[in-house]
Amino acid sequence: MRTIKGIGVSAGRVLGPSLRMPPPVPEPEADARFGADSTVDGEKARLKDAAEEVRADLRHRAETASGDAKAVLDATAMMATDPMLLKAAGKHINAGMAADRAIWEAGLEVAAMLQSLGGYMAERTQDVLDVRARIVAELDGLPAPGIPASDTPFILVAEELAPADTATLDPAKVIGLVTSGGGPQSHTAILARALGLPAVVGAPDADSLSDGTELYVDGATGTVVAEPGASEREAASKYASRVSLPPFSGTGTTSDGHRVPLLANVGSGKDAKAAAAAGAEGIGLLRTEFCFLGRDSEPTQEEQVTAYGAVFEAFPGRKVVVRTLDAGADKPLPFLTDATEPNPALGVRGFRTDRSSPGVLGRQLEAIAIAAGAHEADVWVMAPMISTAEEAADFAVQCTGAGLAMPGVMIEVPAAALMAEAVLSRVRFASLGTNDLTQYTMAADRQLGTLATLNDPWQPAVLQLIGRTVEGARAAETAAEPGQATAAIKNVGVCGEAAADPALAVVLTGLGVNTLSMTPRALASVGAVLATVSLAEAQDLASVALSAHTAAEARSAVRSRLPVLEELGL
Ligand SMILES: C=C(OP(=O)(O)O)C(=O)O
Ligand SMILES: [Mg+2]
Repeated sequence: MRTIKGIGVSAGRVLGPSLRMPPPVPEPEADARFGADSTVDGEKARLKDAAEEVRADLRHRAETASGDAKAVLDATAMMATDPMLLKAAGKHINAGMAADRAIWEAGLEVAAMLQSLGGYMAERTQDVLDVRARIVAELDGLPAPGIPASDTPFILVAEELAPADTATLDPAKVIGLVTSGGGPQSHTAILARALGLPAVVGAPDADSLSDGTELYVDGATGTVVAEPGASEREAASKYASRVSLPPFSGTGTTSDGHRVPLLANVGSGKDAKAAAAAGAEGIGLLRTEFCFLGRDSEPTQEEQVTAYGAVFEAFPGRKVVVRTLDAGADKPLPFLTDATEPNPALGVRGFRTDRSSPGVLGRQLEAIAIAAGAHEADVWVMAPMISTAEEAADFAVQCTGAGLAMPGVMIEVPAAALMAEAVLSRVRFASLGTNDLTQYTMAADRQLGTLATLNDPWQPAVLQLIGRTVEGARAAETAAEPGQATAAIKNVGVCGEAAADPALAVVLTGLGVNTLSMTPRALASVGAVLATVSLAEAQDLASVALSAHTAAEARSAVRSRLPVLEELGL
């Protein structure tokens, strides 16, 4: 028995054999030529065989997969023997290039061509690059890249998952995740929460785990045990037979009726439909850059109107908060951001790109207004990475110019939290982006697994800034319209990953946050836990968390006062 510690990012306790994610396939030598022992025809035959092998393997995996993973595997299988791809590689082989390098070059050419066609074709770019890596692996006798294939369920062990791995992760096969890298805001963590998979990230010792080792994963405490004993087995079986959570009722409230609307974070119309089906009361964060990731040119007005309209359509009469393009750092958009910046997280990102690329924001606001006009949703608009009251005012003016009546800002820079009263006096609402607020408060890159313990929204410094933002908003309410009988409420929401942690959601409610927005998967657990505490109890728990000296103390002090978490296996 060996215990490995990491950071629990998605609750649940499971047992299963480990299977490692293979390393990325290395690029074949640039000048690789086939030797005297091969011929043009021989090399082409080798390539054809490898491509057919890859196709058969993907087909087999598609047969046993489900949902999105199945569709992606089917599409990729077809791409493996695509005549255009093999023909392009054949041309390089005619010139003496070795098969592995030839398919590498051909994949790049076909991907660039698809990209230039835009639309559906451009979306296939990733499939071509994936298939190219698989064929190279087959030719060079390397393990196939991506999520490993297995006929039986396993716990996936990796350094970190990339967004592209999401598509082929089949939750019927992968029952838990352990990564040596990544933090609470990493792609692995976000994916695990979206799929409801127990997950531990930032566990450096996981790199030493070999395939087939039996593992116990506790995604709430961040514990991984290799060759577990009786107590772990009992904990896992207790978890497996836990009371299952009822679906979210569609109304977020404390036990004494204090309303906290529970909203969803989405990146597309498809996500929005799923969020509506999960009972979300609206959308608290539409990450518009997710509609256009990988694009190297600005989307047209028509493309934007269609993308946003698809989200509005899912929530007639409900609130939908659209965030304007948040390009930069972890979400590069080649048409807006400068890839050569030495320190992109502190660079020209989010609202700041309005200075470097004027016009893009204005055109986006116009597209949002047109889409809003065509649907019934109650559309609010917010800008990311606002640091000052001037920036907030500038954004509000641009929104008004576009006919958008509800301008707001994301509070994710400590300066904006500290100056919340001034910032909120310029706009109608704020949404706390706790992922970035934590990274900037703790000066810890959210993408670095080695800094994961700093990058924790339970850090009391982050909680203090959240409290300060709420106070600033309340002060801005009374300052804004002194002559009015009732001040216009300045809604303060949270749309970072913190809102998806049921214990932290209670603390945020106690701190005075008005709405919580999260991955739809978390609605049921957050809704269930919130419904067991009164507002006064939530306020008490908020003071417990605020007075802790460390993140670990804050988390465990609050968790120990919420026994419902244990009962629900959270
Ligand atoms: C919600 C947030 O935005 P993103 O994760 O897209 O940066 C955040 O920073 O908390
Ligand atoms: Mg952010």
